[in-house]
Amino acid sequence: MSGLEIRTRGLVHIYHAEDHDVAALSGVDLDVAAGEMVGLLGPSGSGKSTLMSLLAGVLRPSAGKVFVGDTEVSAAAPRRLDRLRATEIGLMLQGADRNLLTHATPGDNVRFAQQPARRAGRMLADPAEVLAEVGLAAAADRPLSELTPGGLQLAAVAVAISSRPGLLLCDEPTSQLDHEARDQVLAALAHVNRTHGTTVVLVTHDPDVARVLPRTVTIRDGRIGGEGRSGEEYAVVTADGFLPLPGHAREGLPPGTLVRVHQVGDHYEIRPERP
Ligand SMILES: Nc1ncnc2c1ncn2[C@@H]1O[C@H](COP(=O)(O)OP(=O)(O)OP(=O)(O)O)[C@@H](O)[C@H]1O
Repeated sequence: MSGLEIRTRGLVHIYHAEDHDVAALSGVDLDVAAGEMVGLLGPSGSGKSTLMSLLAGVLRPSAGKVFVGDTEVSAAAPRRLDRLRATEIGLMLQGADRNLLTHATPGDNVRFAQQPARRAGRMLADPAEVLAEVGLAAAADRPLSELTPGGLQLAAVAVAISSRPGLLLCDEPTSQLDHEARDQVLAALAHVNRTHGTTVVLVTHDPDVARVLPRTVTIRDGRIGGEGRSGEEYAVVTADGFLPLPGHAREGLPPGTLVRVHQVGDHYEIRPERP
């Protein structure tokens, strides 16, 4: 399967906690083209994991729509979602052990992960081949307890790509790894992206990881706060015409500041009205 595109429109998610509600996402419009590799950045609690869960169909949004390929994930019936996650969307949760059967070998983990896709009639690569793709061929039959933290994370990548999904979602795949292991995991994800055209979205807090990604999207307070392209930072106009100010402009333009927006030739100027 080649890559799947993502489209979200007006995505809102509210958690209903016991005594209060939390608005985790407040209107996210995100487009990711098939075959892109995108990093999701943002401070803790900004809504990154919530967005990943909505993309994977693990959560249903309070409002708005999520499309993955031709499927409206936000409206899909539970059986369709099960099938999507078995065959088309690979989800890697934060923490390698949450993705692995700890008493099975990497080979058995991949075999087990492939079962739902096989039952759905998919022709799949041999587990040894999947492990070789992430550089773990030699560890196929070793107990997981013998693997390094980086090796475990690579095994989790192998499990997530075991049915050759068109979309791979990874929540902090490189956190708590040393630089060498981090680079290996990143290289494995980039390899999958490049070789199979798999669309990859990964959450990261690591500026070194963000720097090497072709595109980053920063989530701030449940909204898209900006984008990075090859290290260059941009603000993004939302579908309803709002423009979140980048961090450096927020200091000089505090809430409530009146600004004039002037067109000057082919660009725009924002001029604050000084009292
Ligand atoms: N199950 C839940 N019930 C109530 N509130 C929640 C729940 N899960 C997340 N939240 C809240 O929603 C907001 C967004 O959380 P989310 O985990 O999506 O952020 P994040 O950017 O992934 O954070 P981190 O980088 O720390 O993982 C936070 O205010 C969080 O406290």
